[in-house]
Amino acid sequence: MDTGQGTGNRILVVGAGATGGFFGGRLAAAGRDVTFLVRPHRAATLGERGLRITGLGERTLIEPRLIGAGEITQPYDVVLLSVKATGLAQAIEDVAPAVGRGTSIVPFLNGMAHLDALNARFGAESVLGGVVKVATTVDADGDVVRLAPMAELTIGEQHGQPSQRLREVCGLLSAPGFETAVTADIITAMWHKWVFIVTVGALTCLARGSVGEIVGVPGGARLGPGILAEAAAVSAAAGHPLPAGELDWITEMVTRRGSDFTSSTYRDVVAGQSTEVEHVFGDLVGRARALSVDTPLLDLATLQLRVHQHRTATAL
Ligand SMILES: NC(=O)C1=CN([C@@H]2O[C@H](COP(=O)(O)OP(=O)(O)OC[C@H]3O[C@@H](n4cnc5c(N)ncnc54)[C@H](OP(=O)(O)O)[C@@H]3O)[C@@H](O)[C@H]2O)C=CC1
Ligand SMILES: CC(C)(CO)C(=O)C(=O)O
Repeated sequence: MDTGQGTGNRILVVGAGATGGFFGGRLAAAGRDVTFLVRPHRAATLGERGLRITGLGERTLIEPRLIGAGEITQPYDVVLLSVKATGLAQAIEDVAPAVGRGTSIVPFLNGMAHLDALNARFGAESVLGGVVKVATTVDADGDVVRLAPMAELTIGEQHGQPSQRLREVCGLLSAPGFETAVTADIITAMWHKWVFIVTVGALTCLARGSVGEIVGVPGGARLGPGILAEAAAVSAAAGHPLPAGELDWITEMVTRRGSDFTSSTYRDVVAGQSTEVEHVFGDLVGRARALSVDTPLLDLATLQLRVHQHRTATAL
């Protein structure tokens, strides 16, 4: 595998939504051999409008190469798995024909449990760990919209050892418009991203507002650090303590006065959409129980999101 285009460099992006559309679009724009595995209604939108990345002054248009489940005839070299946790089981079945002996799967999902599902289905040697730091969404027209400038992809071997294929995958996944990095401890990186996501998700969902709205009322500034302490305690008990600098950074994010920062979970709740409650919140509080860590605030947030999930499911 080298980093040019052609045989040995075929990338399949599963899902062309907020993250897959962004990173896959960037890679396609850089001339990489990118195909998007999409379902019929997304294929129709992309076929009509193309893949557009907007926001922060950007107007990128790509003519994406699309494929449907059932049309995959040979393995790809790298599979970027960018579905939400609620679509994971189906996506695993749909993408299976694309996974051969030399395929590396890079999951974009928040949380941890997807690694177990992917390892069980494809073997741990096929699955890299992945952390994406980006803030993107899909608007009513189907365009990928950037909400904040950060754009980073970090990958690593689950076993933590350096490898030639990790370097090659990193090269293949490097393109202008985002940073790509490798780490020797992707499991810890995934845990720490998880702590951040549940903290901002629980804060904004429990208090129903942006960070600035929450810290602007009496008592509001204590909630974020309280939630962070619980999530960080679970991560530490699982063997992944957060360094002081990372705790300080998250604390600053959840206590910044005037901040309009929210979370994708809160935006989904407000829009009446389903969330990744079990994968992102339920799994963490389940692990907290198993590790004998008390998480009353996270339990409450999880309960609230479960009620929302039940309501959206029964409203269908
Ligand atoms: N958005 C963000 O800023 C960030 C998201 N993440 C995480 O990344 C993961 C993906 O999130 P995000 O990209 O936002 O989600 P989106 O819902 O925007 O995109 C997921 C896409 O996957 C598609 N999909 C689902 N199942 C299949 C399937 N079987 N075959 C083909 N396509 C499928 C969906 O298509 P369809 O339209 O057909 O349903 C949808 O377009 C989540 O775990 C999220 O938590 C992490 C960091 C930042
Ligand atoms: C906070 C953010 C935008 C960062 O990745 C995110 O992924 C989320 O809110 O779920």
